[in-house]
Amino acid sequence: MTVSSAVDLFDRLATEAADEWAAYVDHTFVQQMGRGTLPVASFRHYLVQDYLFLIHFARAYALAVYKGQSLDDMHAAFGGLKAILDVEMDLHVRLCAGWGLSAAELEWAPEAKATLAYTRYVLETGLRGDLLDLHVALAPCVVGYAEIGTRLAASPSGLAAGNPYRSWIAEYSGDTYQEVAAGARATLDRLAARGMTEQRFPQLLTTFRQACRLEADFWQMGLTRAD
Ligand SMILES: Cc1ncc(CO)c(N)n1
Repeated sequence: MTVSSAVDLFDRLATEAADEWAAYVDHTFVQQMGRGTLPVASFRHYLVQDYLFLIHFARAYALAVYKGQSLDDMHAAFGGLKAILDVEMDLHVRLCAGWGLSAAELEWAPEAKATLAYTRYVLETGLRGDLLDLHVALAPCVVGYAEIGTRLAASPSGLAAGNPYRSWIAEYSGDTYQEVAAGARATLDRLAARGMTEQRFPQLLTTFRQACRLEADFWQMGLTRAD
């Protein structure tokens, strides 16, 4: 039996992993960014690690280009790769420049364990599995940040002039990033519609859950400035 496309795959995964999803998108770090109360040292620690994270996520999208089974697959993955290298990393460079950190210093910063764990988990899942396994591992990242951006932008202090994190919130709630997230959802549906069997769902759910847990750990690493 192949999976019905009536419910999109992302929604099905996020519904089944509701606890892990909530712990990720509603983490204390996120709440404090929305209120503007997050200590700057925590944000800065997070942002440097996120730069390293994005370097490895770019590699994971490159792996998705390589694993493409059609030009459509390759274009979709290439869009994700370009969004990271050309758009998202620019935000990090700009924000960090405000604290006197150069792009070269970011690139060579020591990698925290939470960064290692998450990025290598995604890469390993993609190397071991097929394109659907890889896109499921990647999905919480982009779709989650789009949801976080939207929520925080709608919150009372999210985009307020006095919130030090408003440019971060503006970036992830903005049209460009929202389109990348919509693309990630569409990619999952396209791959699932290609004949994904129901038997695969538990394994995909495990991957999705794991990625959500690693996202929550990533926020926690920023909050506690863990290395
Ligand atoms: C840890 C993490 N997850 C998701 C995103 C969104 O791209 C990001 N920049 N960093």
